[in-house]
Amino acid sequence: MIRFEEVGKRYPDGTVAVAGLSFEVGEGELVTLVGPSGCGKTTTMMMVNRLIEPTSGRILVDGEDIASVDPVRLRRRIGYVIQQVGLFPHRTVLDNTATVPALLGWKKARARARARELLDLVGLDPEVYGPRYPAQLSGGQRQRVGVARALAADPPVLLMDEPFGAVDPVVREQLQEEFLRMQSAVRKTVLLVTHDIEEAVRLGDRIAVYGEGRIEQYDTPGAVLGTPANDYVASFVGADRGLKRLSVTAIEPSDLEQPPVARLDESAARAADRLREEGGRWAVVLDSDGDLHGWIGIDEAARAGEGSRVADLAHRMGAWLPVGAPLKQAFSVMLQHDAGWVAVLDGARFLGVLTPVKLHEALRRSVDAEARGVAREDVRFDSVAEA
Ligand SMILES: Nc1ncnc2c1ncn2[C@@H]1O[C@H](COP(=O)(O)OP(=O)(O)OP(=O)(O)O)[C@@H](O)[C@H]1O
Repeated sequence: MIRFEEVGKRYPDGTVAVAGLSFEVGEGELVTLVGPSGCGKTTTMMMVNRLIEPTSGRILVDGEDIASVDPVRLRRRIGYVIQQVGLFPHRTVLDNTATVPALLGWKKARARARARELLDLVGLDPEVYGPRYPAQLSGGQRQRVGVARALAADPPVLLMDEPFGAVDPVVREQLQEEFLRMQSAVRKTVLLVTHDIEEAVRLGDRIAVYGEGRIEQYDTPGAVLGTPANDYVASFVGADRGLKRLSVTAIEPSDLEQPPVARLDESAARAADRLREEGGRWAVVLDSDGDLHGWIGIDEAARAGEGSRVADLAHRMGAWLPVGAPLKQAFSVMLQHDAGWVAVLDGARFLGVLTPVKLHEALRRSVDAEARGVAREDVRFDSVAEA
């Protein structure tokens, strides 16, 4: 969708902001550009909507060399969100949001209806916030309006320059979450600039890690954290990259162990005999549909009278996770409940349990080492001694 071919930018004073950039952003993909101040991220992004012209190479959007596209026409296809949101102070939030459709000549009623829809999408009630002026909003709300305005004309491409930079960390996290939810619905092709590695790995399908004026690594968050391409990337992503990787690695069914299982309608004593033979001390209790009900201790089941059923003794499960949840959440649940395992469900259906050993294996899987031709034993993990 967006393709950089050997793109370079030298400013008139001789500063080389970027050189030899070649990478591609797929349709519907969210790519974060991350790196220290002055490394060329903003220059890269502003070349896409031709606010800055490259001095070498070319950029294609949807297969078309943008050098030959009228900049105004190009920008209609590209939403742009910046940190200093740049809302018009004397216009209402609704009119600010409707700016681009109005410029495109939409009828007023249609533009406003669209603006209302977009405000709703970014979590602002249009009845409440639409009539307000930008000064009557919090920083986080202004950022949301900035995103709504950029999306109003439904452009396939979105450029975002530190869009959540001007708000405090709590609001920032909230905006990131909302944005991810929205992106999973609208699936824009997004280039997002940030200097914050946490934000980059949290939001990006892929990350471009910038050194000075060039990309040092372009890969998925898991791969950048798991197999940094060089020492520069390793130090940029930080010594705690192992921990960060917990946040970007999802639980997969193949990560799970199958524990002993008891059925709700079984006799407790009979279940205890069977489970003892399997060598367990506890079992997961499922109903007849295979849905999770809870758990049962085997000694407790053995002590129960003849007439007792598993259903009479089963404990409710304190916590479980949906498959696809990040490993970090699993780890957090294990710590919080002082548990050696956590149940994983697909909807209500029980899939298995994640244990610390399996969690560790899943982290190794996440670096996808074999696919990259890296021997598993060569994947560097941050050890306690290194940290
Ligand atoms: N108009 C200009 N003339 C000369 N040099 C410029 C100009 N604009 C940017 N630069 C230089 O180009 C380099 C890249 O700047 P750019 O704004 O792309 O970096 P960045 O990674 O976005 O930085 P930041 O995170 O601080 O915004 C910097 O050294 C900057 O000083």
